[in-house]
Amino acid sequence: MLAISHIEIADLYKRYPKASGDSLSNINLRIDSGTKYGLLGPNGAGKTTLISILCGFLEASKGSLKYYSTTGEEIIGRDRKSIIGFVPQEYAMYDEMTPLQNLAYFGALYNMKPVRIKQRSEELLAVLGLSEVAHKRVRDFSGGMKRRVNLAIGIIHDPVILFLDEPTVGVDVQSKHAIIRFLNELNEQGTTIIYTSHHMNEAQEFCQELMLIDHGTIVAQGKTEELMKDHQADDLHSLFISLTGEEYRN
Ligand SMILES: Nc1ncnc2c1ncn2[C@@H]1O[C@H](COP(=O)(O)OP(=O)(O)OP(=O)(O)O)[C@@H](O)[C@H]1O
Repeated sequence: MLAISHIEIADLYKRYPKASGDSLSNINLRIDSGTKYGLLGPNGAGKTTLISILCGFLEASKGSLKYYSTTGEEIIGRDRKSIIGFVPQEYAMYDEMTPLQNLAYFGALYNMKPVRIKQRSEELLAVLGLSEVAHKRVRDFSGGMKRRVNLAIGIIHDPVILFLDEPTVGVDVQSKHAIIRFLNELNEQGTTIIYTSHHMNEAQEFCQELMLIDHGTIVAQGKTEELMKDHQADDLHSLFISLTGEEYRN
């Protein structure tokens, strides 16, 4: 398995086809391996766009994205793909299949051996509290259960870097707690975690570092504690409001 040192974005811009303006502009960012990193901002700020570029699902219009190994080489192509896991905001699973069948399907897409898929699926379903429903159709699951299946699918191949777009949206306190605890455990085992969230309490507790974006540009970035101190904010919620304002975003 490749050991990564950091991810670097330089002078990055994104304009969607036919759009009149940039959805991201002048983004510079470095994320060191092992970090729990938050991409935060109001609706429409550009979080999903940025996370999609970081994962390689979306091309930037300008600028660079580079992954570096601990030996200083750039990680590209298939090597890069194999170390990345992505948990999207939408449920990315087959409703008519069970969690085990979904995991078998997505594991096969990563060329995992069936024996390994089975072992890993059982481990993940157990730790995410889904063993009892492993053979039930996902269609009938609650939002919290679907979120946990979504998470298991995103990490079936044991990625070194995990991207999550709002992993705790629309779930109850128990599922939220289980997801965050699990992400913390993954991070303690060495996984770099990059996530977006609208939950400021959760992000304050979870993220060691963060970037706050608004209207596609960086408003603040750095270590969570230091940012709050520098801006004399009691918590992340106050920092967020003081830097992004109170007006509604559509
Ligand atoms: N496929 C697309 N085509 C054109 N414009 C897009 C597309 N996807 C996003 N945008 C625009 O880019 C900007 C950033 O959107 P993005 O979804 O990245 O924001 P976000 O911070 O993830 O928002 P939210 O918190 O609501 O999920 C918005 O103005 C949005 O309308």
